[in-house]
Amino acid sequence: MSLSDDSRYLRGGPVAQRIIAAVREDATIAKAEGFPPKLISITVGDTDAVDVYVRNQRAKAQLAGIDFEERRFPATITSGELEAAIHGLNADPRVTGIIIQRPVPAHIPIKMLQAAVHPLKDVEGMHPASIGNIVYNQLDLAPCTAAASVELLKETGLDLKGLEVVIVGHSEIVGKPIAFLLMSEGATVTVCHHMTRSVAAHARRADALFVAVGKPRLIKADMVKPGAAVIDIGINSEVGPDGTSRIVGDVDTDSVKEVASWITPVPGGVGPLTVAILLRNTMVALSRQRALYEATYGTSDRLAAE
Ligand SMILES: Nc1nc2c(c(=O)[nH]1)N[C@@H](CN(C=O)c1ccc(C(=O)N[C@@H](CCC(=O)O)C(=O)O)cc1)CN2
Repeated sequence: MSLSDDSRYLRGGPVAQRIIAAVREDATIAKAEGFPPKLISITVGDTDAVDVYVRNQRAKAQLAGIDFEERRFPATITSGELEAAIHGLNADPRVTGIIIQRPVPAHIPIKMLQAAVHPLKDVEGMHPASIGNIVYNQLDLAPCTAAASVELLKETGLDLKGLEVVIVGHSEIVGKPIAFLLMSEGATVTVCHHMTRSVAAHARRADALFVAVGKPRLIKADMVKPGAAVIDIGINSEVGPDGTSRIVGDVDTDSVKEVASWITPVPGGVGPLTVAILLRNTMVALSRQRALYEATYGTSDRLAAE
């Protein structure tokens, strides 16, 4: 059976297409009113998975009518130089949003970089003040990968209230925000990490299992409850026996799909939706900036004002 025929597969593409179409409509109106959306990507050093992510961001931004610009910095850059570059982008009225691609080199404190992005341009919701909003159930601008993962779970139609959810991986950009997003929906959430005694014992209890640890095929069929929804957030580059490289997730999809009722493929699952949500977040950031403009100048139509 092909991937598109098998209803067990939760594919991100169709949901992403719907979001991108809506973003395109908003972007067209915003441009006509003098507020063309523009997203800046900051990459530090070289990472293959980040290159894939940025390539898709550029392609989908173009489809959505959002101007996209990549700023690449060498791995040897200092955190002070990066902070200065971010402050320059904060001050540029043509820039709507800034995304800092992860990972960054070990000598750069990522929290300091995220804090340098002005909260109004923080399209990932990763400024310490923005991420705090999730705790208060303000969810309109959540970290993209986390929001994409939760949206795919919602595609199953499962009632999230009281659902037993297990998240394997507690990163600040994926695992932790997923936990808060799902708690706000009424799910019962367990988060496993590198000190968890038996990940398998927790995973086997889950109605919905999220995995984001960066370990190819970590989750096998015997770690999954029959009928569960499995959301695979891993993006791992693997070289096959024929020498070509391909992307695989953190879940052993071939075996797990025989047990689970739903599973996200990799590629084609969370990834495409992550990109679409980044573009949607860019429009959320733009509308907040326009609200400030309106409060200051008495109109939200910049072209009419000039
Ligand atoms: N600032 C951030 N950095 C990173 C995030 C994030 O949410 N914010 N998450 C990951 C991103 N990532 C892996 O490194 C990643 C995300 C999405 C995709 C993607 O578009 N995948 C598609 C297409 C695959 C392909 O073209 O072959 C898919 O899965 O179908 C790739 C990578 C880490 N960094």
